[in-house]
Amino acid sequence: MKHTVEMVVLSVGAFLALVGAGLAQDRLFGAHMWVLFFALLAGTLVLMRRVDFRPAVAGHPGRRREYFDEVVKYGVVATVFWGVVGFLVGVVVALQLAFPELNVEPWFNFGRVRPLHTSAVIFAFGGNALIATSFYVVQRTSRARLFGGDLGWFVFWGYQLFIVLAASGYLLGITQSREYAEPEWYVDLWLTIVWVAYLVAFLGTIMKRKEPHIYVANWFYLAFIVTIAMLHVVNNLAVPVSFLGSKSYSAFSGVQDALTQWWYGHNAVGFFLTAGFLAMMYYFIPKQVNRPVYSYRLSIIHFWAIIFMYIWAGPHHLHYTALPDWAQTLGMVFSIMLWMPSWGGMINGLMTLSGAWDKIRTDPVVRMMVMAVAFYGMATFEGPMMSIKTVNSLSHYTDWTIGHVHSGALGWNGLITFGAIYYLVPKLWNRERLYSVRMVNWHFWLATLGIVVYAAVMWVAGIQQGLMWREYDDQGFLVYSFAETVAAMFPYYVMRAAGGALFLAGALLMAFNVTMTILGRVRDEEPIFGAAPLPAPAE
Ligand code: HEM
Ligand code: HEM
Ligand SMILES: [Cu+2]
Repeated sequence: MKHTVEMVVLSVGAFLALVGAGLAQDRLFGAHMWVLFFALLAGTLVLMRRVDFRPAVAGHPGRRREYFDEVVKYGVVATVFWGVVGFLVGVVVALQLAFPELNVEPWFNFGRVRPLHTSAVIFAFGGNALIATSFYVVQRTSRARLFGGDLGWFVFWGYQLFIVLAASGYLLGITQSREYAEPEWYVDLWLTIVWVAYLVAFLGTIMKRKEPHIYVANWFYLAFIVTIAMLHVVNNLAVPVSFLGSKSYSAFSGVQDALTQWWYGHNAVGFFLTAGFLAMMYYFIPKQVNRPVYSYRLSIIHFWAIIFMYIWAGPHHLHYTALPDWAQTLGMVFSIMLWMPSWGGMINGLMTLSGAWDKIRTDPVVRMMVMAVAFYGMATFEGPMMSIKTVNSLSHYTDWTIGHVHSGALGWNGLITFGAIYYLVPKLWNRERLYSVRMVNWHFWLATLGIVVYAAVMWVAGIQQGLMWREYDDQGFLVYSFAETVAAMFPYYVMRAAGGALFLAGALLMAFNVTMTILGRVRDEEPIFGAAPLPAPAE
């Protein structure tokens, strides 16, 4: 049998999960072990029936087989799938804030669904996009097959299992209450194993490269993988109450705990949502516009500057807290300095279009990528501004922060990923072109409009909120009760949900377009405006 070892490992795992469920020290751990048991059982059954999910290699056999692309295909499909799920849950939490009746107790209350949203979009959508594109890019730019053979499959499936355990845990009510690191100790341990395998596969490929040079995209991917490993391990240092229970206690306490959390949280932005996605920018923009990177020197300089500065900026999340004042100021100073290397990246991305600016008009995929870089520039201008203590005293705790998050997340991470997906799908499945280019154009406008609505509404909401909280009357009393400031947000929350729905609609269109392309269909359509061939001259 083909998958004997895998089957044995999975079924032993399923058995252990069952034992865990039986001996569980608390109800939640028991429930979670049942989830794990059924997930592993399903995996075993699939293998037993020997349904080979790996699609046959199509096209030019000799050349294509050099690279391990099946796992990249799975990653692309997973990215689209989790993207739609994560955006949908985003719209749900947005509606829950506007209409509290939508909080379905206990499993679907806001407190549980919100981390479901943040993990689904960052780790499931973003993480799958990063793993898939890094596997694709490192093989091409190293001219070597992915290191470790089936290790790539372990990374992919192991990561999906992490996502399922994290998501089901939140809904059950298991959390260690660290933002963006909510899963409990045993899920963290599992992710550590998967992440080390990821590092080995990636680094191994670089080591056996046939290309002497290490392309800059790989620098960014490697910084992302290594730094996330470090952040994840330190931030999650904890002592479990029982090895058969879900609860653990953090190794840190008090303000140290807060600082560790925001050292992690901020650098998750810096290395997951920034470095990793810059790697995507550095490969896919030059590819899509067919131009070399604008300045290789700039890419190296801003790489080291970003790496060095991001790691110190975490305290800007803890302004006016018990954190020592000097540490807050340090965080602020490094944040302001970060503006420059961030814009270095933006300039490098945009200027790669030199000599090909017309492609913004004629190629909606390029337009998407350029808009992504523009939003990156916007979010990395807004961030340093918000890190200034006087600005933060107004913006902190308000929806302004949420607007900042989503102009980065939707605008930068979302659009650059969509661009990479539109580039990859025809290549991976050997199709001449996408099913529909006009739908990409629609996706672009729906997504852009959605982001603009989301961000603009949150600016107005956030500033109003901040101003209402600090409004005193001439007697020195607060003018508004907190409940009044909550009620004032209602129209904004409805509009934000509408913006999110537009963004989601665009993603659904992408899912359809990608599916049809994979199925080998080509839509009979007029070229998009501007790309139309010039009328033939009269003879
Ligand atoms: C349809 C699109 C989306 C909608 C409607 C949406 C909606 C929301 C809502 C309502 C919240 C909670 C805000 C609050 O607690 O006041 C939130 C939080 C968050 N979302 Fe989204 N979201 C969307 C897409 C995304 C994407 C694509 C990402 C990342 C790649 C993302 C990352 C986050 C993060 C990091 C937070 C937590 C922010 C914080 O704690 O400051 N979201 N989102
Ligand atoms: C130079 C770059 C950046 C700087 C200096 C920066 C700075 C900041 C500051 C000052 C806050 C508000 C902290 C608070 O008041 O609580 C913040 C929040 C946040 N930013 Fe940025 N930002 C930058 C870029 C980005 C980008 C590109 C993204 C997304 C892709 C992003 C995602 C976030 C998230 C998720 C939060 C909310 C964290 C939370 O409270 O849960 N940032 N950032
Ligand atoms: Cu930060």
